[in-house]
Amino acid sequence: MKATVRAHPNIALVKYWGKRDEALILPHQSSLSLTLAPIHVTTTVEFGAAADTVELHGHAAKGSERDRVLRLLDAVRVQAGRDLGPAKVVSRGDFPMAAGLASSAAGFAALAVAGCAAAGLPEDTRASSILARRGSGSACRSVQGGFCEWQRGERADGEDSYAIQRFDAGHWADLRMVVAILDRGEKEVKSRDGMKNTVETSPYYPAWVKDAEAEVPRARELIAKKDLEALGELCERNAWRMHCTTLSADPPLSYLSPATLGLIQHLREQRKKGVPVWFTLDAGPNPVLLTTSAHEVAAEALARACGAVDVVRCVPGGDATLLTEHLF
Ligand SMILES: Nc1ncnc2c1ncn2[C@@H]1O[C@H](COP(=O)(O)OP(=O)(O)OP(=O)(O)O)[C@@H](O)[C@H]1O
Ligand SMILES: C[C@@](O)(CCOP(=O)(O)OP(=O)(O)O)CC(=O)O
Repeated sequence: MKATVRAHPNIALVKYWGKRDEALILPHQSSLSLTLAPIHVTTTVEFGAAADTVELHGHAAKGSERDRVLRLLDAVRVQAGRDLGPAKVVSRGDFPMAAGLASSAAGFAALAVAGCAAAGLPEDTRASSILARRGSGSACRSVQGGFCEWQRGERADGEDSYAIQRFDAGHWADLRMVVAILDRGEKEVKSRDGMKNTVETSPYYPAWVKDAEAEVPRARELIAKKDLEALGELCERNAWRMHCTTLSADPPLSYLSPATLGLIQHLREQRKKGVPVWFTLDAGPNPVLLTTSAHEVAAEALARACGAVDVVRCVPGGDATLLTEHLF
């Protein structure tokens, strides 16, 4: 009745941006990501506790934060088909939470896998990915490591909307993602709200959906060939196009800061000088640089020269895994 799981966050190379069903968290388009190690979240779930309690990163979760976690565990209870009693959840991450490093992706993936294990359900990556998706869309891509594709699916009940691993972490072991933290502050508009506004008001949104869907198989091919230059170009193009949809929403929304643009400009200059480095950018000001092990030091220096207050160097990460040591 108790299980502990470690999961890594992931960074989307082809982004998920916009839901066709908000309750079930079903996306308009497929997306593709890389799991990031060594940073991770560890979560312990125990059923049969005295009362439902949720502690996230050292604080008792309240309100919608608590509800999101308990709702996911309710779905586990339904799958288990028996009364598991109240749940105690404790979760901790080893990286800055408000830095746009997708703490929610690692958190809900760890919660889904730990919840299933604590309930005695058999290991099932597809079922765990669907559960994680219902906590936070991008979390469905953190159940497995390496390069994962979240297939949008067609069904209204979301049973065909989950992530599958295309390549494991060992496929491209010298790929590096360098997270440049330019601003540690909480963003004003959460991804969830930003994407809703975009879907509802951007005239460019239908073009985004069509384009992103077509980029997924192209990205897959480039990853298969380990063609960093072409993949880097694809990632930048996809990030710009996602940000175009927010800029064209009503009211317009910009996640970019002057420092973000400064870094991108500098990165282009470095590339002209022969440094193989590209960027991607989620819904926040902190770019993630894509390079190889031979150039990660140069990528970190580039980030620091552009005002990064922190830099996190990442390698391709593995699957969410069960641990034998618990957090409580
Ligand atoms: N370890 C965790 N376990 C469960 N839920 C978590 C955990 N960490 C964060 N969360 C939930 O995720 C929310 C933050 O998610 P949110 O999507 O806003 O930010 P993010 O993941 O850091 O960045 P992004 O917006 O790019 O996804 C928190 O308010 C909390 O509800
Ligand atoms: C820009 C993104 O990081 C958006 C992630 O959004 P979330 O998965 O955090 O949103 P919800 O499903 O509403 O919880 C792109 C991506 O990770 O694909």
